[in-house]
Amino acid sequence: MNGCNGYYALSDSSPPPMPWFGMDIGGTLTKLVYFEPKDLSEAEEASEVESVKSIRKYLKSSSAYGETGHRDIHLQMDNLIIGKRKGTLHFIRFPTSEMNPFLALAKSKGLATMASTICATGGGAYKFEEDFKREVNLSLHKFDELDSLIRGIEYIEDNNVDKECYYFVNSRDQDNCQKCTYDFSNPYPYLIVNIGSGVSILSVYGPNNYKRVSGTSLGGGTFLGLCCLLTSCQTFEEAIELAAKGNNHEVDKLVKDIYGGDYDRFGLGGDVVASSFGHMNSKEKRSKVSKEDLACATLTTITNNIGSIARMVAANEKIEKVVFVGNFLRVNQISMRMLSHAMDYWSNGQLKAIFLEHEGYFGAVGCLLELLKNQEVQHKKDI
Ligand SMILES: Nc1ncnc2c1ncn2[C@@H]1O[C@H](COP(=O)(O)OP(=O)(O)O)[C@@H](O)[C@H]1O
Ligand SMILES: CC(C)(COP(=O)(O)O)[C@@H](O)C(=O)NCCC(=O)O
Repeated sequence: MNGCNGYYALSDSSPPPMPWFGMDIGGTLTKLVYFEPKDLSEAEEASEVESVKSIRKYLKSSSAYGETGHRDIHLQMDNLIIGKRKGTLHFIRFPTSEMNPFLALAKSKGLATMASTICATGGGAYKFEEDFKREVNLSLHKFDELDSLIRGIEYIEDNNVDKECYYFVNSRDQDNCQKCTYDFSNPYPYLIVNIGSGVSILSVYGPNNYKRVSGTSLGGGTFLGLCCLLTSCQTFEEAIELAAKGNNHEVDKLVKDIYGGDYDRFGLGGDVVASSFGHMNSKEKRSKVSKEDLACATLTTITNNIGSIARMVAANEKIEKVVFVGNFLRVNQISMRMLSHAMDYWSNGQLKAIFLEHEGYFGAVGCLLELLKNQEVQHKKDI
């Protein structure tokens, strides 16, 4: 039942009013998933309020919203059943720093007048709670970001079988590197390495059975922040493009720069980075490096550090499957391939690096599922 102010109690077993959203308000990006029903009956369409129609139309009208909002059309999932309804799941993102303009836009589209319920996760669900109430009269249903992340991963994997999970073979070989489908039908136990602004590492042993084992503040936010400082680049995409053209060997000190070759006794090949940014104490070397080299070294430093922590955690936890997610991996095959190589090389082939197509959206999806949890339960009872 919808209570006063159109507030929907999650304990209700009737479906929540449309539109259905899940939102993950992260340290850098806000991820919004929107479920568009495709099975509306004529009666439902006729009774739909104008503001709901207007929001649907607006969201579908374009793949860019204002200067900074984007819909990732390539990730869209059609013919999905959620909460007993059939429809399309849309994936939208914008910088969290643009939350105020987003709320103003939502208000202009009539969100404040709707009997809508928004489930939200991520730190911003707490930080912006008051703003949502004040600007669009919405009370957020808040969910834990790591619970939502796992719920989202498992739901998307189940509903995008043979398309969601992949790994790389010949990850170091530019010409022969291949992306291959990974069969994740028997997942447990696995490690999740969520590379967002910072990094959280979770061991997952079964449905509803996980623990956060580690984390590091040196994450995607660090890469972007340092890259902006060192190269004056303006965007993540630009930082990745620069890195793709650079060479970290001009910046990092390698084992062969110290040993003249391999350090055989402990299996350290000459090309292994011995000291990240280790050449940059030399004035002469500093004068020769390019923006591209600095971006490449920054990406290599952050990626290898995350890989190294993930490997140690996996060994401690005795887990072999390491699933890397988070928007740091967006348009960033360089890091995915580095992580693949690092997992394989440093574990003598024991560890497998796995990646997921919907890389940064799982928290938002998990959150949307929470909104419809009672429907799912009800649905199962009905069957
Ligand atoms: N368009 C983008 N703008 C800013 N950062 C981006 C973008 N695309 C990818 N990233 C990377 O993704 C990271 C954020 O990842 P995400 O999983 O969304 O984390 P969070 O929940 O902390 O916002 C950024 O720190 C950056 O490294
Ligand atoms: C605090 C966070 C969970 C927030 O998540 P994020 O917005 O970065 O995705 C994450 O940044 C994190 O785990 N940081 C690392 C903290 C640490 O273990 O050192």
